[in-house]
Amino acid sequence: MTLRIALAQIPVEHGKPEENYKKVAQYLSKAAQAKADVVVLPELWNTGYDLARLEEIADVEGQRTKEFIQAKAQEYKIDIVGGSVAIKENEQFYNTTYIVDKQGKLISEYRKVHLFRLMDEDKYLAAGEQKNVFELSGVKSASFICYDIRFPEWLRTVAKEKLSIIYVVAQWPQTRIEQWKALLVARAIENQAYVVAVNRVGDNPDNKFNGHSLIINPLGEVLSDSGDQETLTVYDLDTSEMEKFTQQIHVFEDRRPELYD
Ligand SMILES: O=C(O)CCC(=O)C(=O)O
Repeated sequence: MTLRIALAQIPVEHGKPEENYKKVAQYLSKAAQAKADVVVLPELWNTGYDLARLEEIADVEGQRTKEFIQAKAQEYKIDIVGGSVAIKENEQFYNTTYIVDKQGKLISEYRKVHLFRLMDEDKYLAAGEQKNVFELSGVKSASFICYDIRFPEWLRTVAKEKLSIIYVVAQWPQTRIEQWKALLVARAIENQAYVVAVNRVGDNPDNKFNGHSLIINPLGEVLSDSGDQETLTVYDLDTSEMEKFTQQIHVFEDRRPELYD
């Protein structure tokens, strides 16, 4: 089947949720005009990395974000992989993804499992402990957040459920963009799944971000690279070829878990 995927490669205004909700609303509307089945947003798009002000600007229990994307999904009949937002829950802050289907139903959520010390996430955020496997437009998928992709063991743990698409949402700095590409290509090949990865553009007080949102097939071929500017990329992904990729090399069957830690 063919899935029309829209990748919202947008800038995020540091510590300014109002502006960011407006920007995301514009891009959801653009994705709907392009008749996308699914739209993917970047990481921490409500607050950016203004983590020291989370008490003031985090979304309490994700209420605002959930209501906002559920209403848009229903209005536009579009699935939303909601990037991630900073939320406050039980006196803690989390970097959280919400997945909403075309009926506006919240079908799953995910809290970033690996906190990134270089950006002080360990000081301000609590880590998640659950995987996020879901079906969108009939395609079995999972999602991860940014630094998570440096942990192949985590993606493998989830990918053992035989995924077709691995979604990744990120704020990955320009200085390490080659690592972003290499890690995503490797995760696609080793897990025999498509990777759909959205990174932001623009800058914040500490980093520059140059996008390069990617769609990669299970052979590790880059099908789409969004370049380094703000853009909505729309790509028709034909997932019917999955079996062609998985029938030759049986990595899941050939694992020797008894030898691994
Ligand atoms: O691992 C990296 O180099 C970047 C990770 C990152 O920026 C994040 O997790 O927010």
